[in-house]
Amino acid sequence: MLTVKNLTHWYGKSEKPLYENVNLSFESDKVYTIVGSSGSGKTTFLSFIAGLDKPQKGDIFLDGTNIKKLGATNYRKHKVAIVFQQYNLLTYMSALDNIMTALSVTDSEHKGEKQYALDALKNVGIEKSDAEKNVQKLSGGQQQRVAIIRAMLVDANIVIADEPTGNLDGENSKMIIKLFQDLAHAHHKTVIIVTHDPEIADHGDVKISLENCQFVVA
Ligand SMILES: Nc1ncnc2c1ncn2[C@@H]1O[C@H](COP(=O)(O)OP(=O)(O)OP(=O)(O)O)[C@@H](O)[C@H]1O
Repeated sequence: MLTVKNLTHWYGKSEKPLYENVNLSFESDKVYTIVGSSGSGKTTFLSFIAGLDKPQKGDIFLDGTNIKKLGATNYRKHKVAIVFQQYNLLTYMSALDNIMTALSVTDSEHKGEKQYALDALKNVGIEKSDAEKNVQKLSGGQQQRVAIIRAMLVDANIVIADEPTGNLDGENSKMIIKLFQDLAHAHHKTVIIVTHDPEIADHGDVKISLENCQFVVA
């Protein structure tokens, strides 16, 4: 379980904090969607729970341990996987190698990695011939599926996504949300998605709105 305690943040000299005294918990096996107007601080919040940045005040705990104690690098490498709108794949590699690279960083003992990755890609409609092509030759929807499969296969229990369907059409978006649901419900991960897309937001198990500097759980 990921727990946010008394989180308060403001940027620079701004008088009004983005949010004040936020307390929230995120459990495994659930998809959380976070919505809120532009500039309300959604991406900033993700950067805190991803260990990419630190709030002015407050703490984040993973299964009871403050992430400060886990160490930022360890936390980012082993505990969280991040899926961005821009896919964030290594563009000079194939889809398969993007996944293999991530696996060997996080799980060097994994056996039969290549077949495992190929099977996972095939399950989301990416055949071996496409998996072995340079990833830039794949469509946007395919690249996002590769990014999600990568998040699925690394051993991180928390999956964080910032506008993961922002560049995709309706059909691809539906496939992506199914994959996130699968990550939570079949792979027992905690999935936290920031989205502007109301359809994606409604497919979460828990919907959270960031309004007037407060996170409101629907
Ligand atoms: N590094 C920074 N320094 C100063 N202000 C920042 C910084 N990063 C973000 N901000 C400001 O903080 C506010 C929240 O930004 P953030 O990107 O978290 O919002 P958001 O809800 O994700 O917005 P959007 O939906 O448009 O992506 C914005 O007003 C933004 O300009």
